[in-house]
Amino acid sequence: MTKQMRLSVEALKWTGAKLQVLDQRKVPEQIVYQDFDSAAGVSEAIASMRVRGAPAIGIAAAYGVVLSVMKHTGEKTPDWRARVDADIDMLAKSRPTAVNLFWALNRMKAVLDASPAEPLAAVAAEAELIHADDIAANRAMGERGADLIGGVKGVLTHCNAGALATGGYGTALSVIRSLYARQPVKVFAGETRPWLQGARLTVWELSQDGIPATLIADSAAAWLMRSGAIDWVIVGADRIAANGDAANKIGTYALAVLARQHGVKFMVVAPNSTIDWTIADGSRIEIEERDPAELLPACYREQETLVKAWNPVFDVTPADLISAIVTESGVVLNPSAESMARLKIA
Ligand SMILES: CSC[C@H]1O[C@H](OP(=O)(O)O)[C@H](O)[C@@H]1O
Repeated sequence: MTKQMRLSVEALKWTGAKLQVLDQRKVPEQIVYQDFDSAAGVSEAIASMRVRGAPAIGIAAAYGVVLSVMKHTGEKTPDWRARVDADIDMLAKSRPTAVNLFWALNRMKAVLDASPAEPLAAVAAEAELIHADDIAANRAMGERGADLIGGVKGVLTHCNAGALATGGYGTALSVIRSLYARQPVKVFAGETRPWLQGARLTVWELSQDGIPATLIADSAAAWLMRSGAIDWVIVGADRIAANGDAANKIGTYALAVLARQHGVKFMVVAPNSTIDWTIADGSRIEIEERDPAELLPACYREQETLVKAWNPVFDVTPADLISAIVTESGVVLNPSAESMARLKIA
């Protein structure tokens, strides 16, 4: 029987009138929640990566729509729906890769299109449902993933696909939580340059649950695999195409190539809301490029220099390098368009 672990820190808290966002740019040195009471504020919180992680971005955007409806219906403007739609368009522009953002906004639009008598109550209920469903999905994925790989000796994860990237429990980290509750397992986490989600968020988040983790430099992954210390790489995803190609944090594709070379298996853990059935393969996934200043050392930022930086923050791992895709409704081994289609039916 696995014990359900409760994370002491959550990425998002909804008060009924405001969205409290843990500023993940400051974790772990500071645990600071900022209150947001407007769609514009939530959009900025997503764009600036105060809140990050595909499911968490979708949940935050859903609450951003609630704040928009609260404002515009509260002002009793006849064109409140047009103003809310403008806020939805703004939220949709906050980050391009995580499909959960668009999936959540479409669900909120569908509620409004149903012309509920009480639009604010209806969107608030939908946002809270999206949030609660995400946590339930993560718990289910954790158990499914742990069932699949029980008995492993070591795993490596990348970036942060934990409670801090979701409504709670995490995706990849939910599998690690469920696994650790059943058996000893050595957990390694890559630092994940340049934003350091692994070094700042994952190892800290796991330590809050009493789960030891060993941090490695991103460049040490191949040598770790060669040592034989790990059996699986376990990662999250931001957008999965219909054939199983998966977009995730930059560096994931390299880990998949290295894993294949070393006979290490590769697991992607993501809720159904991360699957984009409208695209046949990963070639259509927009890869966000962020400010080169996030990568460049200060000395190159503060003066004219020939030194530039290229800062794509996601890459796409082809399905044929993925051993298993774990969702709340099922596990797809050796993903392909045909095997993924079973998830659509489920
Ligand atoms: C559970 S999805 C987490 C996913 O999001 C991260 O990207 P970012 O920190 O830039 O939002 C990374 O790709 C994680 O795997």
